Amino acid sequence: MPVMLEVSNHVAYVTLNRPEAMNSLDPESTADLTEIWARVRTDPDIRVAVLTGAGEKAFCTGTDMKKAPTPTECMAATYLRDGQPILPHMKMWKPIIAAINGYAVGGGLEMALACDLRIASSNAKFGLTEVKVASLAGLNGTQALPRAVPQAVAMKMLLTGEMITADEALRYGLVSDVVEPSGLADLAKSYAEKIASAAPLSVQATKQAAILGKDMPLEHGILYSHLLWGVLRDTEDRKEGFKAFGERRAPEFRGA
Ligand SMILES: CC(C)(COP(=O)(O)OP(=O)(O)OC[C@H]1O[C@@H](n2cnc3c(N)ncnc32)[C@H](O)[C@@H]1OP(=O)(O)O)[C@@H](O)C(=O)NCCC(=O)NCCSC(=O)/C(=C/c1ccccc1)CC(=O)O
Repeated sequence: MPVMLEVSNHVAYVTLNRPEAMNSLDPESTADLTEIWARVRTDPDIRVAVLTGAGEKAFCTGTDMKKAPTPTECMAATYLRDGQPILPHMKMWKPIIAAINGYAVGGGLEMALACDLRIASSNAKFGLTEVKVASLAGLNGTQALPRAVPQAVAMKMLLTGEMITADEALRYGLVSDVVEPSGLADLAKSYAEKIASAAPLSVQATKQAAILGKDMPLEHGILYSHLLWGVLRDTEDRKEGFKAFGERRAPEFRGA
């Protein structure tokens, strides 16, 4: 399978599985990912996802340039039907954690930028190198990178195609944690399990408030987040959370 999915304890583990090609995205991988993200978004048993790459060298190096299919229709038809090929499928209120285990290049870094948490192994490298292959970081890279790291760093990366190291990524805030390669999967699992043990509607509302609020004037963001708080106030899970606290036991959340 070009992409593997395992679901355990409310966590979907999504692994790009073409290590021989640096987990680059061939048409089969893209089709698998489309199905997998649809499942993650709609399966009530899944509360959070972890995206990583198989092997120790690469998270994902973007489009498989050796297998990129020849277009069969004009760009207008594709664009107006699908928009971006992968990232819309990652748009959901359930959190996605990128566990970046090596090169995150081109579309690979762009997928990581679409995730909510980014953690990396110490051997990871990050780049939007599309200018070197006569393309453009068209999966949001030109928009997301300058919003994720300082403008001067983003422009250097975008215009020169130069990569940065895991330590630099940590310094610029592109990732939250850098660990030895052997510790990455465990760290991803521990963050995912913490998120999965929290109230699912609360987690999703919090992501929505943070993501949508970022592009609102502060006053609007505050009002919007208060409305979301009100939406959660009447949930069964909130009653259960408060009750369990009083009874000194772990809450049992149902997403209701
Ligand atoms: C990452 C590297 C610097 C690693 O170099 P290294 O020397 O360590 O390893 P290699 O020998 O180069 O790689 C091993 C093996 O993997 C194959 N490989 C690696 N990456 C790719 C790839 N992207 N496509 C196909 N094959 C790949 C490599 O050929 C080797 O195979 P072998 O010869 O052994 O059979 C280095 O690998 C590197 O620079 N890779 C390319 C990174 C890159 O340029 N990525 C950008 C691709 S373009 C893109 O992602 C786009 C996304 C997009 C935008 C908009 C809409 C949709 C998609 C743009 C686009 O598609 O136009």
